[in-house]
Amino acid sequence: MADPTPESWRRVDAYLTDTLVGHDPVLDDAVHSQQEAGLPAIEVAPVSGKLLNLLVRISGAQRVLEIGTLGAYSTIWMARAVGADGRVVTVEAEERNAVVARTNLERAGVSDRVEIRIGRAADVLPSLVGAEPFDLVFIDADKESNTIYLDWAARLGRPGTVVVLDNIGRGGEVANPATTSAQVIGTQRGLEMLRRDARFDATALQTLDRKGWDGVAIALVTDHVTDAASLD
Ligand SMILES: C[S@@+](CC[C@H](N)C(=O)[O-])C[C@H]1O[C@@H](n2cnc3c(N)ncnc32)[C@H](O)[C@@H]1O
Ligand SMILES: [Mg+2]
Repeated sequence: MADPTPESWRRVDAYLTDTLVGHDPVLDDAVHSQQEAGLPAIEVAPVSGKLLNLLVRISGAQRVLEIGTLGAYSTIWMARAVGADGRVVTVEAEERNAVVARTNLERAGVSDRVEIRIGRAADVLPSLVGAEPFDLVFIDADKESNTIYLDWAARLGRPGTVVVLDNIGRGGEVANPATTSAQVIGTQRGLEMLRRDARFDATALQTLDRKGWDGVAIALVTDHVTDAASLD
C-alpha cells in the first residue's frame, strides 16, 4: 500500500466529508465569514466538527465548555448537538474573534444556547466555579496552557465528563523530545498530564485531514480526586 501523500489524504478527507458529513451552508458561511474578517483558518476540519457533534450526542452532554472560539465553527457543531435545552460556554481571548463568532452563532440560529466569555481562559475559567458541572470540555486554544486547561476541565467537570484536547499531532513534531516549539512542548505536557494525573483516563488518535497531519486526545474524567498541585 502506498504511503499517504498530501494529495491522497486530502482526496480521502474530501471523500469522507462528502460521504458522511455533507456540506452545510450555515457552517460553510461561518468559515467564509471568518476568512472575510481576516481570521486564521485554524478551525477544526469538517470531519472533526462532526466528531465533536457526535461525542456530545453519544455522551448525552447538555453542558459543554469550549476553550478557544475563533469564529465559532466548532461551537456551532457542538451547540447543535446539545439541543435547544443545552448550553455551550465558549471562551475567547480576542474581542474581534468574538464579534465574528457572535454573528455566526446568530446566523446558525443557536446564539440563545451559547454564551461567549471574552478574556484569557486562565482568567475566565475560575469564574465558572460553582456553576453546574460541564459534561464535555473541548480544549483548542493556546497550546502552551494545555495543562492549565486540563486541570480546569477536571475541576469544572465531574466523573464521566468527556475532555477533548485538539491538535496533539502537530505534523509529527509531538514525538520529538528535543523540540524547541513552545506549542509542541505544551502539547507534550498536556499528554503527559493525561497519563499521570489520576483524574483522567485517555487515548489519542493521529489524524490526516485537510488540516494536515495532526490529532486529537480524548479523555474521561475519573472519580479519582487528586491534588493537582502535587503533580507538578
Ligand atoms: C484554534 S482556534 C479555535 C478554533 C475553534 N475551536 C474551531 O475549531 O472553530 C484558537 C482560538 O483560541 C484563542 N485563544 C488563544 N489564546 C487564548 C487564551 N489564552 N484564552 C482564550 N482564548 C485564547 C485564539 O484567539 C483563537 O481564536
Ligand atoms: Mg484546533
